[in-house]
Amino acid sequence: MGDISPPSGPSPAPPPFHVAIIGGGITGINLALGLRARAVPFTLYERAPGFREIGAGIGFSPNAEVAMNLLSPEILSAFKRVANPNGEDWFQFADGYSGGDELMYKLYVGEDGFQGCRRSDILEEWARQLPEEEGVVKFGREVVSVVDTGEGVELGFKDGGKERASVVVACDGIRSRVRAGLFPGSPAAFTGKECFRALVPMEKAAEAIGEKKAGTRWMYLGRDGHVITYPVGGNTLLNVLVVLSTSDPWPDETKHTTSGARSEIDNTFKAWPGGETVRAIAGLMPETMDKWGIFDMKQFPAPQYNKGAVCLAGDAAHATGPHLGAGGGLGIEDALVLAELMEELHKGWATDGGQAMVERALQAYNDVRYHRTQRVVADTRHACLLFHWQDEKGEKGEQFGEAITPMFHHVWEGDVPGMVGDASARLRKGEKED
Ligand SMILES: Cc1cc2nc3c(=O)[nH]c(=O)nc-3n(C[C@H](O)[C@H](O)[C@H](O)COP(=O)(O)OP(=O)(O)OC[C@H]3O[C@@H](n4cnc5c(N)ncnc54)[C@H](O)[C@@H]3O)c2cc1C
Repeated sequence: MGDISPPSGPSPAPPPFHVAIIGGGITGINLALGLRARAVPFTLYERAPGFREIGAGIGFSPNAEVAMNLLSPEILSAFKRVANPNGEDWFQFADGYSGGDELMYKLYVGEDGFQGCRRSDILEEWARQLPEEEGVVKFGREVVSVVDTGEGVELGFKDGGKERASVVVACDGIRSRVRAGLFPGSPAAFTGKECFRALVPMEKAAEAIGEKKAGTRWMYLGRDGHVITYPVGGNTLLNVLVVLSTSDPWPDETKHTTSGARSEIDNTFKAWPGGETVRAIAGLMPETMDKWGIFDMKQFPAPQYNKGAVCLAGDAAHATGPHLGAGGGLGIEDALVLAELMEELHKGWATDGGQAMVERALQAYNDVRYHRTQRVVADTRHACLLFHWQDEKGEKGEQFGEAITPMFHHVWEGDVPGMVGDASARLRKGEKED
């Protein structure tokens, strides 16, 4: 990797079997909890001084809940403790553009499905399950080099330190340094969409758009923009995400946020003839706020998620836009498959071929994850074209429903336990998908 250089000086002796996780976002922390539940030795290295998430909401889809439960029932119960029930078990899509907020389509999310929460709440719940005294999480440790020696992997840190592991899982996010080293031709690229996020006090939201709309999951569609809202924080807050299309290039590809203003949202929504509701929602947002560029890996996908004893997981592997609400859940699925494979490696470490088995395990991981996740990246891009009426089906209720339903269902109905069984069978047989 460009900035990843060979280590110098003596390295500490390798432990028998040890997993290094780089990054403590949703993916890394779920993998850590899954390994802990399986008594697999690991260390999670996070460059920040603590676990942190931005002040915004996130929704987890049914497949993510299945994966959480299989990783460890405690992961799911933590989510359920902070998840906010939707007023209705339907995802409602309205025409926010023409007037009357006419319901264009509604999609059943399953009983108590696709609930949202505050990101900071769920991260705190999960972090509590990794007590500091166990010493398995090391904060302030930024990985700058990853060298696969064939007998393990050596990690180099910004502070000059070195560590060894049998396998490295890079959960270092959309701007993954490890990915840049393994596959330099696969950066995340700007999608021509930008977004604004806010958590609005529920009282104000209900006053502006009515309790019925504020109390459950809605999306308002229209020309070159959409708005998604759902309640979080025990119905005390409305999570608002406004996504706009732009023809301008992103100002700085090395940063995914820049300063933004509500006037940018107003400029789009003032052209919506019946846009009272979206204008009312925008009016609840601060006058200045961060603007996020939406980047993904559709244009330059990683050719695979594994190389030797190193693999990518979560956004590092398959960064996707937010439009199907799937990225975090896919990272949790990755974590589940890896936790199960790592448990098998750990159990058979002394007898089953040691380091050579690591490569087979990561190949099995790649082979069961690649196609599913790449399809979500592509579908997510298409979904936003529908939401912004840049695909003509987007403005026609029935056609919109026919187009969008299979995209969500592909995410929600993935056979998570089947995928785990498949990965395990591949490890045992050493099979490679064609
Ligand atoms: C607007 C928006 C809305 C979204 N809504 C949803 C949703 O509703 N549902 C959903 O499932 N997904 C959603 N997503 C996607 C989801 O947020 C991401 O897929 C998910 O947060 C990625 O988690 P991650 O752990 O893979 O990466 P990250 O959260 O980026 O974590 C990476 C971690 O690695 C650390 N790190 C990076 N480099 C190093 C290094 N060299 N050494 C040590 N540590 C390092 C970072 O500090 C960070 O903590 C949304 C995304 C956006 C942008």
